[in-house]
Amino acid sequence: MSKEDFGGGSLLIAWQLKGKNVLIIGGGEVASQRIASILVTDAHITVISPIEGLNPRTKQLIESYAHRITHYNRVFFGTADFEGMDMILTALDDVEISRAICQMSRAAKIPVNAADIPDSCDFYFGSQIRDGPLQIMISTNGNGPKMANLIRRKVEKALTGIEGEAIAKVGELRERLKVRAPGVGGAIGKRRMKWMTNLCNAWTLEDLVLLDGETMEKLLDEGWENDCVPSPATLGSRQQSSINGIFPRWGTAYAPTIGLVVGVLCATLVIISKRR
Ligand SMILES: C[C@@]1(CC(=O)O)c2cc3[nH]c(cc4nc(cc5[nH]c(cc(n2)[C@H]1CCC(=O)O)[C@@](C)(CC(=O)O)[C@@H]5CCC(=O)O)C(CC(=O)O)=C4CCC(=O)O)c(CCC(=O)O)c3CC(=O)O
Ligand SMILES: NC(=O)C1=CN([C@@H]2O[C@H](COP(=O)(O)OP(=O)(O)OC[C@H]3O[C@@H](n4cnc5c(N)ncnc54)[C@H](O)[C@@H]3O)[C@@H](O)[C@H]2O)C=CC1
Repeated sequence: MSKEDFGGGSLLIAWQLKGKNVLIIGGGEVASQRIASILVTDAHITVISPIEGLNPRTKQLIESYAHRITHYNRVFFGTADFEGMDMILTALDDVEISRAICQMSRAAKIPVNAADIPDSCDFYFGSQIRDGPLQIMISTNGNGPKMANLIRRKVEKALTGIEGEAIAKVGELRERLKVRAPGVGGAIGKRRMKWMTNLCNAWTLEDLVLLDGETMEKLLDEGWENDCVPSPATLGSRQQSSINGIFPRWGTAYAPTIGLVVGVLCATLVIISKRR
């Protein structure tokens, strides 16, 4: 990044909303997308909208997640509705009410997003790719939402589909490592970070996906304790790096199918040669 690149952007962060309260004012199509995005975070959702204004997906989400979504069948009353809220989203077909809500939210110091007024938003939503713990957001910073949607499709095609699973395994391994070598910061923190970095550099996604609890402990015994990163092949039967070497991207997914096809071909050749 050159010096001239600073400025004109927005902060991309993974906002932790678990246990927080999010108010959504409006219950139409955009609100249904907001509800889905917020449900992922384990926040509690309050939706304010007259029932006749709810679109079918919003209705279905409110019914299916009744324990996590409180719906008030009425219009927005005013700042009394902000009580206890940590975030406010408007998805209204009335820009004047939306603008007024933004002003009230700002006065109450609660972050606000208005679907119809980019200039009044404290933050924007983006096009999302989710695969377990992997979260990718594409943002055009308000310039072209449809372009964000199109670029998301391109990025989706570039992924193998096993990144999320591999990251989840790395997460589990990091937890086990912290149990074995506890402590925050200092020399232990440095050593943990170096070891994890070396492991992630050396192992493929396919290698990581194959890790189970037992192999993780073995990896820590042989790797962490001896300050080295063993190759997957040395760690036991589930780590079949030879398959991954031949089919690095689809080894785990297609290896059984490829084995079956090769087997059937061989059997056919044997039958044909016997008939002759
Ligand atoms: C500023 C922002 C505020 C915010 O919503 O946070 C905003 C604002 C507005 N969007 C409008 C229109 C459309 N929005 C979409 C779609 C999405 N919009 C999303 C985000 C954002 N939209 C934020 C900026 C994000 C960024 O810049 O990257 C996405 C990425 C995420 C999401 O909404 O969750 C989601 C795609 C998700 C996906 O597919 O993955 C489509 C396409 C479609 O529906 O298929 C259209 C029609 C085509 C078009 O206009 O491009 C209008 C009306 C404009 C008008 O009246 O002319 C406004 C208001 C305005 O711009 O004035
Ligand atoms: N940011 C984005 O990605 C997009 C934004 N938009 C904009 O978002 C806005 C909402 O779009 P849609 O959801 O499609 O509209 P919609 O017409 O489907 O929904 C509007 C909702 O607002 C509710 N409502 C109206 N007045 C209310 C009040 N005083 N209190 C509580 N609820 C009230 C209605 O009951 C209804 O549920 C529009 O202004 C549109 O231009 C549209 C597409 C994408």
